[in-house]
Amino acid sequence: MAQVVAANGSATGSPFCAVSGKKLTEKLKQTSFPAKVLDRKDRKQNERRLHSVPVVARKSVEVLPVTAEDVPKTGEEELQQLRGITQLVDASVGMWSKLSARRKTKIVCTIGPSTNTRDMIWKLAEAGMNVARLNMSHGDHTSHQKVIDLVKEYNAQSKDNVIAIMLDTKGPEVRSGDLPQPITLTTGQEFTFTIKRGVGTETCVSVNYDDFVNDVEVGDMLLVDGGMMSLIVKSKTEDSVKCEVVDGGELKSRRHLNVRGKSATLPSITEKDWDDIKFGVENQVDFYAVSFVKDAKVVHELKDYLHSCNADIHVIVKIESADSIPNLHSIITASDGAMVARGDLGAELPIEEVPLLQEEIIRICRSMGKAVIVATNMLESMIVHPTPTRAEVSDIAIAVREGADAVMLSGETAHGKFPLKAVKVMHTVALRTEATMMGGGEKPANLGQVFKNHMSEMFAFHATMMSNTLGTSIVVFTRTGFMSILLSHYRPSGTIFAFTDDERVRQRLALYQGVCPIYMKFSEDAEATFESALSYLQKQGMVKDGEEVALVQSGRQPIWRLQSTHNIQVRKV
Ligand SMILES: Nc1ncnc2c1ncn2[C@@H]1O[C@H](COP(=O)(O)OP(=O)(O)O)[C@@H](O)[C@H]1O
Ligand SMILES: C=C(OP(=O)(O)O)C(=O)O
Repeated sequence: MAQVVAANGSATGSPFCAVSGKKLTEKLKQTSFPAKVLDRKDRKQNERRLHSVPVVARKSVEVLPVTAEDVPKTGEEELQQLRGITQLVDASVGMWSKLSARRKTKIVCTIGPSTNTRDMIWKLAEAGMNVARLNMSHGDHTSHQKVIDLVKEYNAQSKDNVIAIMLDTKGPEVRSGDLPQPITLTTGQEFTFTIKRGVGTETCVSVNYDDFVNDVEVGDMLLVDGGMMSLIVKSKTEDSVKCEVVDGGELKSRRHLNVRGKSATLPSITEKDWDDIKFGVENQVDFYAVSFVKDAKVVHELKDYLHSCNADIHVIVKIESADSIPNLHSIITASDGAMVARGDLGAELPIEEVPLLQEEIIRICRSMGKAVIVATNMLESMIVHPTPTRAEVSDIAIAVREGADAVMLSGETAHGKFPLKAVKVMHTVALRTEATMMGGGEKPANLGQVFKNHMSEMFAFHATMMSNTLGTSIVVFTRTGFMSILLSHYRPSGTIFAFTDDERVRQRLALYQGVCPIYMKFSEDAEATFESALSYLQKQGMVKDGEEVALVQSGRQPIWRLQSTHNIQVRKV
């Protein structure tokens, strides 16, 4: 039987619909999370401003592309500004005292030479990294193992913060070979790509893919490094492709090669990928990001493999290949989420298609209740500069507004000069943007419709409506993560405090928009479990004395198995 119960202090209080009149008005005025960020004077005034001029800059939260860590000699004034932001937070303790914990949109950081030390992993985590990404196109198992161990060490010692691990497969990508030093390609010059190994001269370089010569045709446009350079194919031999440089530039080692409008005729999961996937299983990573997925078949193949080795790892498909576009629906249906991999996507397809596809992929994922990540070039200029371009700031804001679960940093954190600053900028821009998205932003038109025949989905939908109306956060108990992921997709305004008794579920939930995962042992007794959850939230300053929370007891695997009831309660702490 399903029921909606409201409790005031105890489980038997007045029904939530009784909250009306003056009390309801007060509740609606209460500061929900976005208002906490904005609230300096009168919340109502702020709200009015939000409706009339949504993009007015406010003093209370500023974009502060500054961290003391990236530049040791950061001026005292800048540090004061940073402290100012922290002071906006009330009496919370631990990670919750940091605004980074309250941001809803999550941040994925690619770990590389700039960040693969203990010190930097800790600093990234404290600055706001939610997911550590290992790109298997670079490094080896020894170097990736070291990073995995460090992230796990951080998770084990951090009681109130958790970082998920994402292993990104190399896939059938085509790259130029190693060069002793970068070479300059000049517009109009002749340049050759060869399938012979180990060539790296001023006029010819190896390609890592034997069928390259068969896949390209005279007249094809080759894009190097995501389009930084381009060359037109003039002629072919058995082992070489002769080109003329159209747009020149500096060619470094192991750069991406794409043929405009074409995907390589290679399987999406190569032998190397299978080897890396096994490495991921052994290390119990949380997510695979699978490169160059072209159809759903490969996702099923990977899922079957994971099932056969009893590995609970979620599969994020990278949408980056021209061939994937006609199959978007079936690919995303088969997966646990998608990444808009704009680098290769913008090389295989005309670049002007990228923002449209980004919007479409986010829309599809959100309507299906799947996670979605926007990736590549988000703060590209910060690889070498300490501040972002205004266009980059807008790009982050757009991804947040479109409803992405996460935004991703690649070279910025892997080999950039200012990895911590990049995370801070991403965090601040996301947080600032979220503050203007009252009610969690735009909802996909069919949300709440697709799932309406399922009890859990119904509860997620109504718990969201209820918590939005009352201005409360949501507390959910989950063994598999299912119910909190479901709630996340309804994008409630308040934080989703997801209590789980499984460390791996806690780690995985770090990717999902608005979810704050918390580990807790469950008691056999529902009431005792509720009490200890609320007491934890209170101790951490996550909820205040007298504040109300919406408490959800539902899901495919209810934690109190003897009870078949589903509950939404409103409780006063
Ligand atoms: N594990 C690693 N080891 C060495 N360098 C790395 C590593 N991960 C990333 N990088 C560097 O950071 C750059 C940007 O990362 P990313 O966007 O993930 O790679 P790419 O676009 O080359 O697939 C890479 O081109 C590479 O130079
Ligand atoms: C994320 C991407 O993939 P990778 O960094 O592995 O090339 C991309 O192409 O945008």
